[in-house]
Amino acid sequence: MTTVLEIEGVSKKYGDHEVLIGVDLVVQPGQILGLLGANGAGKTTLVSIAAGLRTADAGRVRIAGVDAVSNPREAQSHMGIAPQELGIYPTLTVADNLGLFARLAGMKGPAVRQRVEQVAELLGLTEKLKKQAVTLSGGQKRRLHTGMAILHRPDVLFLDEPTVGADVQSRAGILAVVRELAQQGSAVVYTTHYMTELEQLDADIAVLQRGRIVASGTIDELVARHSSSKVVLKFDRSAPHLADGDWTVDGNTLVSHAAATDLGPSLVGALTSLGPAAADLTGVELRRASLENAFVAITGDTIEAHGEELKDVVPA
Ligand SMILES: Nc1ncnc2c1ncn2[C@@H]1O[C@H](COP(=O)(O)OP(=O)(O)OP(=O)(O)O)[C@@H](O)[C@H]1O
Repeated sequence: MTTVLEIEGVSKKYGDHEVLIGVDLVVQPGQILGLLGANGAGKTTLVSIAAGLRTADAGRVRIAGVDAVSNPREAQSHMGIAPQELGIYPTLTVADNLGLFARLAGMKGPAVRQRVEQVAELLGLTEKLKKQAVTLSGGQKRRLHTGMAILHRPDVLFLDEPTVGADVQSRAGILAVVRELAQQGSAVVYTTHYMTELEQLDADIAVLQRGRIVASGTIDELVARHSSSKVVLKFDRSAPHLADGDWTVDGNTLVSHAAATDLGPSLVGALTSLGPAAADLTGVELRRASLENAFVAITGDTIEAHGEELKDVVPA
């Protein structure tokens, strides 16, 4: 399969702050890539560079085989972007906002109206086509903003936190549009803090941390590598040793790893073995393996490292 977005060795500094350090990413047609990272990890900077809105200090971006640095106009004709900040014209109608972007993308004649109506339908904005954009709710504006990026069915679509402030209906509309576009062959780069959205989109994942991609793969791969299901029992004193099952004692806590489907039986087994000692329990947790837990495990290493660094500077 041909690669439609290639990011190679992209680096970016703001002053002395190295935000991106030699980032490589490839995205194929039809692939949805979820870009995850904590606040300030550099997601927007990376997306903005890939979309030609900011310049990199080093590295290369190719969109549909076109070098985005030496040939930005042609590269941009193959992409659509919905940045984090809303970019709609408040005094124009919804139809005119969409029509303007369709024409900017090179569409002409009756095809413009047809596509405007189609996108409005997809995003549940048909009733609003004749209304000024300023009169829309926050979620409807977010839908319109997304619609403006997808009108020309770009080969590569960048969506930077597209569902922030969107209600359930708006969110579902945006996810449906992303899925439809990917099914038709567009490559989508999707940044979000909502991991359930990435699960719903069955996205592939890249985790950005401290300027580097620190983990990537399918959701199943990341979950299998970095997250496990477990039962955690907390006591108000040292945890007892259990004769049955594979339990690990860690201070006041007992932990047992189990398949996600076995968490319930594992807990029941533990409570039976504990007998009267169950009265000393202060907490019971069933942690299911998930993308969210995998993300915490991947990025949590660094939180500990920060802790160690901090210890060095705290006076004794
Ligand atoms: N124009 C700029 N000038 C200076 N520093 C900037 C600029 N833009 C971003 N930064 C800094 O670069 C880092 C990465 O910012 P960026 O917006 O790319 O992160 P992000 O992962 O998108 O964050 P969020 O999840 O909060 O949207 C942050 O520390 C931010 O403060």
